[in-house]
Amino acid sequence: FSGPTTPPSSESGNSQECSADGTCSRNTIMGMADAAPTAPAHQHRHKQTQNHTTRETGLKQASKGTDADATDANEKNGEDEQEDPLLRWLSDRAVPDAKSCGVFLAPSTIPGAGLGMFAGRAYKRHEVVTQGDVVIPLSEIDWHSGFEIENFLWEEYTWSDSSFPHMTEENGYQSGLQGCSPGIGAAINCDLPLVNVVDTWSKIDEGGMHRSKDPGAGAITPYHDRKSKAIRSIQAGEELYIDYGENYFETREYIYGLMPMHRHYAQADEFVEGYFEFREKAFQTVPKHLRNELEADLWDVITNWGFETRMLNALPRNHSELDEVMAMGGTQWRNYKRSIRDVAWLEEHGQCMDNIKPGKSTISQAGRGVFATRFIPKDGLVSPAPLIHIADKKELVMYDVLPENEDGLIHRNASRPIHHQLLLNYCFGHRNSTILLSPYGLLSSLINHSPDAPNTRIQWTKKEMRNPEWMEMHPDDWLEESHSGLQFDFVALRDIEANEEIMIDYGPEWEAAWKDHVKNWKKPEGADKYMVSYEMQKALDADVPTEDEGGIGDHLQVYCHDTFRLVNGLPEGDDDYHRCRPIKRYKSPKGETLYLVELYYVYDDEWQSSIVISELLFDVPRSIFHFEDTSYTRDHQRTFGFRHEMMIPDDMFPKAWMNRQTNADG
Ligand SMILES: C[S@@+](CC[C@H](N)C(=O)[O-])C[C@H]1O[C@@H](n2cnc3c(N)ncnc32)[C@H](O)[C@@H]1O
Repeated sequence: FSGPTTPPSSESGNSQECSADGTCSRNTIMGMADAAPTAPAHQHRHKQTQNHTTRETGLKQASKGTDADATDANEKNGEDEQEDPLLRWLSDRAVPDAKSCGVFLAPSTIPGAGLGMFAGRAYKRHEVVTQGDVVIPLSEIDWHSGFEIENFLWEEYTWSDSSFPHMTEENGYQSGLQGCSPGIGAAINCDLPLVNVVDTWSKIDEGGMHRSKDPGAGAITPYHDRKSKAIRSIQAGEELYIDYGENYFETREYIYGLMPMHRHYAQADEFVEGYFEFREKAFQTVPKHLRNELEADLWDVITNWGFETRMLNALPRNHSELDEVMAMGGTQWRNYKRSIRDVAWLEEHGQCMDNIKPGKSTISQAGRGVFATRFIPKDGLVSPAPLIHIADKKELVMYDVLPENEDGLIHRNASRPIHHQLLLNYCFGHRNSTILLSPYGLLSSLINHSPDAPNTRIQWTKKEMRNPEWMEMHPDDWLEESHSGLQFDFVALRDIEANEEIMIDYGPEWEAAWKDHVKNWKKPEGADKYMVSYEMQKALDADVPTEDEGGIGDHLQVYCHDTFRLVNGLPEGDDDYHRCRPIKRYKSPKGETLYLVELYYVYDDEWQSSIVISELLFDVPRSIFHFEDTSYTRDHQRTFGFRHEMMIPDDMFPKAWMNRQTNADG
C-alpha cells in the first residue's frame, strides 16, 4: 500500500520500497531459533532500526517465471541434484520413519542460541529431513500498524516473499509481504560452515476450497509443503543447520560479533598451513616433553592477542584440536564434533518433533491438518511448540485505505479497521488479555479443532522453558523482549493410533464464531468466475478472457513477454514482461489459439509523471502471458475470510497476563 498508485513496473522483479532516508523495507529477515542473542535488551531494541538484509534462502523464484522455471532454479541451488534413482526416491519419500524419532527439539549446541533441531537418526544426502510445513503470509504489517509497533517478534523469524512460489505476485512487487514459516523456517539454527539441510520450494493451493462455495476459503494459508532435505550425509544426533545467508550475520554484528564467513575459513586454513610449516622449523630441536607445552602457549598467543578478526575467530581456540580439525578438512569443521549430541541424550533431554505429518484434514472446510506418524500413548508428546509472542492482538488489525491523496501514496484509514492478518488464525489468545502466542514447532501450526472429540490438548511444557519467570510477570515487563521464551506442548488426551488426525479444542468462543461465520456466509460477488493468478498461470489450456469478451476482471493483472515485438516487426524489446491487455482471441490457419494484445510500458519521467507507451502485438500465443493478483484480492486477504485466534483454556492462563477486562473483540 505504500507505493504509488500506478501499476508496478515489471522491469525488475527485485524492487524495494525505500524511504527518503534510503532505508529499504522490502527486505525481511528471519531469526535464529529461540533467538540466539545473548546481548542485553537495549541492543535487541536497537536492532529494530538496523537496515537488515534478506535472508538468502538458496531458493530463487524466477522473476515472472513459471513453476517449472522456479523448479529449475531450485535444482541449481548450490547442490547439484544428480539423477540418482535411489537419491531421488529418498528425496521424494513423504512418510517419516515410523519406528524412531527423526527430528528432535533440544537445547542448541551453539552457546546462547536457545533451542535447536537435531537429527534423530542418520540421513543420506538428498533425503527429506522435515516434512512440509505451512508458511503464513503477513501483509504489510508496518503499513497496517501505522509503523507504530516497536517490537514485532515474528519479524525476527520471517522470510522474504521471494522465498515462496507466487508470493511476490500477491500484492504486486511493491508489497512488503513476508512469510512466517514455522518449523524449519523458525526453529532451526544456522552455523554457516556446518549447514546440512536446505529448504525445498513450497507448494501453493487453497486446500481444495473455493470462494464460490466454501465458507472456509480465505481462512487458511495457501502456502504449504515447505520441506527440508539433507545436502550431505547427516549423522544421528547432529544439530540441523539451514543457511540464513552471510548477510544475515553481517548485518547483525551487534548480536553475533565478528562471525567468520566462508572466505574467512579458507583464509584460516592458509594461515594454519603456514603455522604448521613454521612450527616444524621452530620446534625441530626442542625436546619432545617441552614441545607440546610451547606449541600450546604459542597458539594461545596467536588466537588471544587482544583483538578480533573474522579470520582469527575461525581458528580453533585449543591447540590440541588443531591437527584433528585440519585432518577433517579444515577450520570449517572446528565445531563439527560439538554439533553432535548423543541420541540417548536427545531422547532424555529433547522432544520429538516428527510425531506428526501433514495431510488433507478430515474436517470439512478446515483445509490441511496433521496426522500421527506413529502410535502416541495417552499423555505422550504429540508435538513441542515454542511460542512467538505478540504483545497485542491489535497489531494484527488490517485497515482500509483513505481516498486517493495528492501525494500519490496510499494512506491507511486509521478509523476503519476492516480485518485481521491471517496470522491471527495461527495464534493462541485469551479473552482477558491482549497477548497472542504463535506456535513455531514443526507442523504444530496445522493442528485443527474438534469441539466434541479432541484427542490432544495444550499444556505448558514440562521441559525446560527459557523464561518461566514470564508466567508470573505483568506483560509490560516481558513483551518487549525480542526473543521467544515460552513453550507449549501438545499432548495426547488418549491413546492416538498412527495416521489418526490430531485435533484440539480451540474453545467455545472459537466454535461460536465459526458457527456464526458459516451461518452468515454469502457467496462473494463475482466468486463463480474467480481464478487466482497462479491457477491462471498453470491452466495453459484455458482461454484468457479478452477485452471484447468483457476483460479478465479487476482482480488480475496481465503481463506479456516482449519477445513478440520482434515477431511483429518492432525493434527488439528488453527481454522482459510488461503490462498488457488481451484484446481479441482467434485461431491461426494451423488451428493454434492466438491473441491480439496491447502491450504497454509505464514509467516515470524525470518529473515523476507516469508515461504510458502502448503498442499492438499480433499472433501472440497463450504461453507468453503472466498473471499477478491485484493487491488484496486473494482469498486470505479478502474480508470474507474467517478470523479468530485459538483460545488458551482458563485453567492454564496466567493471572498476571490478564491485562484486559472485557472480551470485546478487538
Ligand atoms: C491453526 S490453523 C490450522 C491449520 C489449517 N487447517 C491450515 O490448513 O492451514 C486454524 C484454522 O484452520 C481452520 N480450521 C481448524 N479447525 C477447523 C474446524 N473444525 N472447522 C473448520 N475450520 C477449521 C480454520 O480456518 C482455522 O482458523
